Amino acid sequence: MMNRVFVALDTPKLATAKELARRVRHHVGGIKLGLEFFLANGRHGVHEMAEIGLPIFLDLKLHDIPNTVAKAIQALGDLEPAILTVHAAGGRAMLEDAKAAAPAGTKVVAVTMLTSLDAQDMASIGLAPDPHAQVMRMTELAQAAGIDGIVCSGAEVAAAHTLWPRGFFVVPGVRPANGAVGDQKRVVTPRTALDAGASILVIGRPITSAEDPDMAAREIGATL
Ligand SMILES: O=c1ccn([C@@H]2O[C@H](COP(=O)(O)O)[C@@H](O)[C@H]2O)c(=O)[nH]1
Repeated sequence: MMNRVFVALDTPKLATAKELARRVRHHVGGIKLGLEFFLANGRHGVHEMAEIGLPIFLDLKLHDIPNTVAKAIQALGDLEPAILTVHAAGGRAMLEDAKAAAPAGTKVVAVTMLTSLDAQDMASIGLAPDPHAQVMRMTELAQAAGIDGIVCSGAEVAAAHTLWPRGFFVVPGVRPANGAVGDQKRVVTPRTALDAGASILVIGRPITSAEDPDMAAREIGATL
């Protein structure tokens, strides 16, 4: 079976990202590049990382009016990432236009509720303090808009999968048992997330901040 771990290379330094990717490349299934990397290295950096030969997940979490998001996706041009993120809260028209603008081979997935937020955070931004209900609402919206899937925590993925059996489910906020949680609030172990229906797992610091990233990736892989 394919390796379903995408390593999040959250660094602005191209050389560091390349070095980390080379070290873990045989123990992960893909590379996730986020805003930090993209703003520092742009399209050139993505091309350089693609040379490593693993699928690229471009986690830009686009969130704007439909026209702007569609144009931004068109501007990515030949990068053709395997996966691209937008925010579900941009609304149905934005999601539809994002999918229409994306290359045919790119999965467009919508962030439902950041894994760094809990019920209290939701209340503080004027939402009902119920992450599960909000993720279900956003899952229905994403499905109705015709995109490929969603990003949610491992705590919601089983219910989201039931709602959308053919959806593609990206799960960050994944930590090995007893791993440092950091700024993540809705966290599960890699095994739990996969058993609950995750299509891929996004794992950053548990691998990239380890003394031996290669060993950390192998140890995580051994639990799956
Ligand atoms: O809800 C979300 C959406 C995206 N992310 C991203 O995943 C990684 C997680 O990194 P860790 O170091 O394993 O915490 C990071 O790039 C986030 O931008 C997320 O965590 N939650």
